[in-house]
Amino acid sequence: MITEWWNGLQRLVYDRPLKAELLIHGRYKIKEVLGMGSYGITYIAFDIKKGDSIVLKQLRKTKAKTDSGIRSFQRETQMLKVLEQHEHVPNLLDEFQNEHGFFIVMEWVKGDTFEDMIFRDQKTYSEKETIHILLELLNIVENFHQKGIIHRDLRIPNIILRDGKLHIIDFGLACFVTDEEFQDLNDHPEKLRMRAVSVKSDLFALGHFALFLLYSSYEPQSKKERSWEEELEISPSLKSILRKMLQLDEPFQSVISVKTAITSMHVKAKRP
Ligand SMILES: Nc1ncnc2c1ncn2[C@@H]1O[C@H](COP(=O)(O)OP(=O)(O)OP(=O)(O)O)[C@@H](O)[C@H]1O
Repeated sequence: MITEWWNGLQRLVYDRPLKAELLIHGRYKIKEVLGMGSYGITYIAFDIKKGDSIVLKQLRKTKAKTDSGIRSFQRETQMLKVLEQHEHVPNLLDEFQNEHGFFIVMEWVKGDTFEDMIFRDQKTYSEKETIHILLELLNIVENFHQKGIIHRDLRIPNIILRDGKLHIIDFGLACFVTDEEFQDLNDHPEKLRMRAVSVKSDLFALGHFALFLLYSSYEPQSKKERSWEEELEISPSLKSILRKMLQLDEPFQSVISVKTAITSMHVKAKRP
């Protein structure tokens, strides 16, 4: 309890965001705070050398003192380097360290996250639209997996739509499928499903992502809470695919097997 209080106080004192208009590294002028995550503070800044707006991510000072904090930042940088020039991932533009700590500079994907679209804009998605988006995401994630990368944080705030094209951000928890040290078998089973160093974690997360989309058009008929399978009016074949993605039934072992299941579902739907 005292430790929590002390950590909270430390964050308040040391993790205050940098002020707007401050020039960092001789070229990045802070414009506004985009978000304050568990490890970093993210800003929109203006690169006066290139004349372009960029995203600047600063490792929280309290996290810069911890191995896990530094590792998360290094991991994000490393993954962005491996995925350099990927059309669905922001480009890493710079990395540096100064009196304010560790920074990475990346392309600003100026679009809307699915969290914005569902909760702020109240956008709704049908089953057909959900499947279409899911398939596009599966193609992107399949490419990460081919490079040996597991994202481990494919949530609605980390998927951005810009000019009709999907982008995936936040590689702070990503790791290589061979990185056994990231596997904490003592984690709670629920956390393990999302964070295990396995392609199944990304499929689990995408299953959840699909549920968010499907729930956007759900209107409760009664106050009684039921399971998603009872509440959502979706086809039995999509239900069965989601059950496998969510590891409620024998899980899919690869993106390709999910894609095959979805494609055969379309074929079935087309038959009279
Ligand atoms: N390259 C980017 N382009 C556009 N927006 C971005 C980019 N990177 C991050 N953001 C946005 O900045 C905000 C902060 O993101 P960030 O990933 O740093 O932390 P978080 O998601 O708030 O927290 P956590 O790291 O704990 O998940 C989010 O709203 C995210 O959508």
